[in-house]
Amino acid sequence: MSSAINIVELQQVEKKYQGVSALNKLNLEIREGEVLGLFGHNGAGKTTTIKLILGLIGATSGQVKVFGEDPTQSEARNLRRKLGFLQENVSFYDQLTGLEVLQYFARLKGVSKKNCLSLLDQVGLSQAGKRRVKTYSKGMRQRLGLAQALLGEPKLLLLDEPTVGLDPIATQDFYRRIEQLKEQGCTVILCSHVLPGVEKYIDRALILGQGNLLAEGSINDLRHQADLPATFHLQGSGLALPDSLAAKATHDELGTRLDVPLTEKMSAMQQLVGLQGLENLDIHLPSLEDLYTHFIESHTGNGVSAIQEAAQ
Ligand SMILES: Nc1ncnc2c1ncn2[C@@H]1O[C@H](COP(=O)(O)OP(=O)(O)OP(=O)(O)O)[C@@H](O)[C@H]1O
Repeated sequence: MSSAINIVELQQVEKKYQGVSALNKLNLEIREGEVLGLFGHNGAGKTTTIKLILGLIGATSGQVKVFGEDPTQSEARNLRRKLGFLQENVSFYDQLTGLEVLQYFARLKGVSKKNCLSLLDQVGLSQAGKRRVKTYSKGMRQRLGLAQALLGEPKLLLLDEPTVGLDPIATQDFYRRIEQLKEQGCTVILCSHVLPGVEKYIDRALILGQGNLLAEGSINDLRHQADLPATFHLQGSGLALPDSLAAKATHDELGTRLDVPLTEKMSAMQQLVGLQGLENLDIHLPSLEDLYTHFIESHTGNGVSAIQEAAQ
């Protein structure tokens, strides 16, 4: 972690819409240079959290501080210049060119227009900058959205479903850009339903369910909280497992499977690598998806349908 400064602080934050609770006593601290993944199924409270941080809505109770200030205050104008926001399903004025869209948003944000060309270049749109947005593909619009969010070199970037519509290469490019921004000290909040591939780019994940905090921590923290096993798959002929492991073994189409508590992973590995006849050994640690399913299931008892719902 580059610094201990808190860029965002939420204390006991509650948000109710016409009496319906969207967020329930959420505590959250985000440090400078941190990339936080905000996850949860539909209606979990992710957009509400983002809107509170942006100052677009006020909390029903509790305290929201962004760069140490209340983001809803009218004097928070300077604070807003430090923020970049890419909303879900971004849409622009179709008749304007990509460059004109960026210049328009630069004026709205009160920042210089001189970096618009370079921003288009950074998101791979330099060739298309003079074309009208109506000719852009979904992925190109999304990249234009990212360029818009990066206007004015924000210190805090909030991205709601940023990789929707991006192909795998563009998604990788996007995450590389996030890494660069992080290296420059930018703090990033990333909301996504697309969990595979995200985990190596986030420092910490926060999982919300029906407005409640279900889990929070680094992937390693979450692995220990969830206490899900490490899974070994072994292939080979005539494998004679030590007694301590044989009792845990099952057999499937991939060979012999062993589910081992994370705390016993290293000792199991040491015993397995020396096995006679071993041809292949794979290890699977609980992924972000596994952890997400676990925490949602623990909360609702119905994780699979919640995730299917989230994917829609
Ligand atoms: N303006 C509003 N008026 C009434 N209820 C609202 C309003 N905005 C959000 N809600 C409710 O608050 C809850 C949280 O919504 P929110 O949009 O924060 O969820 P989300 O996690 O972003 O969901 P999604 O993944 O579908 O975008 C939901 O029950 C939603 O219906």
